[in-house]
Amino acid sequence: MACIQKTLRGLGVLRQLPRESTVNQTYCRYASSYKYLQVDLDKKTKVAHLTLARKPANSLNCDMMKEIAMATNELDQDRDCKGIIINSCVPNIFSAGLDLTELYQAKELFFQDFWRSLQAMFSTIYGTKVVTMAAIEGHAPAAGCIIALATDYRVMSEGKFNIGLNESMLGIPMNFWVKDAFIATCGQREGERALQLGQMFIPSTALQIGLVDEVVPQELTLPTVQKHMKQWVKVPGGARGLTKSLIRQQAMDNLKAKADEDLLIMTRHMLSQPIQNTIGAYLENMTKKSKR
Ligand SMILES: CC/C=C\C/C=C\C/C=C\C/C=C/C(=O)SCCNC(=O)CCNC(=O)[C@H](O)C(C)(C)COP(=O)(O)OP(=O)(O)OC[C@H]1O[C@@H](n2cnc3c(N)ncnc32)[C@H](O)[C@@H]1OP(=O)(O)O
Repeated sequence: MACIQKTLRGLGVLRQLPRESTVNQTYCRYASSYKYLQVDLDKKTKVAHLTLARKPANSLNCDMMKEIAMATNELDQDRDCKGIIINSCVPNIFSAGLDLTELYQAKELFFQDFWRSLQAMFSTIYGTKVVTMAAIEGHAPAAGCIIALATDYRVMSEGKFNIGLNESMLGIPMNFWVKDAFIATCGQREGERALQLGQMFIPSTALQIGLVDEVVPQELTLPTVQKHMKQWVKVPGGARGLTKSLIRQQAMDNLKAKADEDLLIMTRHMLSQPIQNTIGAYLENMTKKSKR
């Protein structure tokens, strides 16, 4: 939609996006366009599957976030698309969040591109008028949770999985638009508690606090999302889309207006030595853990 493109351009990202909408795209075009995603649009049901496909953990590097924003934007403009289901092809992991290897010892210019790509990924999913749903078949920490929060409906698998925003446990303060999205979904009280504590939730607790809408056995996760999607796309798109915009526009406007400020603050925090040390130690632990 023009509104998303305006916001993205305002954010100074996705300059490579075409200005004009590209209609009549085919299955093939989507399927072959991306390195870290599989995108399949079923023109009959008008539902697309955007599958995160960056093994081993779908950690979000800068290019992958750009791809997610681009694919969502393309689908948003495609008259044959009414709904997008985001899922993962990595067993038991929806997304491990931001790629910490790219954040560690990042140069300032690179970090700026990285952060703008995160802002763009979020605002493109959050701002699309198309119905969006997440099939969370495994862990969804931090930015993995942020992707899910940007959608309209979330179904998570039962199991020993975690979802939540653990940033404060990493020694990093929350930023405003992630906080706003969490509070819009779970409410002020849960936000105050969960975000200060950097809490991660098992699926049943995530359901209790409203972070996800449904918890089902893993093999039923995608079919359940597909069932809901079928219902949602039956609602007249114009009215539903405008209603969604009405609800989300304020948050979109805030992000657009304060994107540069967010970038400045996050650059200062993230590239500071204490936070770099924390990320370094965290990475070392992960490497040790996976060698065990
Ligand atoms: C940094 C915070 C920034 C800002 C905060 C401010 C504002 C908020 C805005 C954005 C916030 C977003 C922040 C983030 O997303 S930070 C990343 C947070 N992610 C995590 O803490 C999760 C880390 N990973 C895990 O806990 C586990 O990997 C997981 C539970 C997902 C899966 O466990 P499993 O045992 O199945 O696999 P592993 O052996 O642990 O991992 C496989 C493989 O993948 C590598 N890996 C995992 N996560 C990451 C990652 N986030 N970045 C890079 N690489 C990752 C892991 O090292 C293994 O690699 P290998 O040894 O090569 O097999």
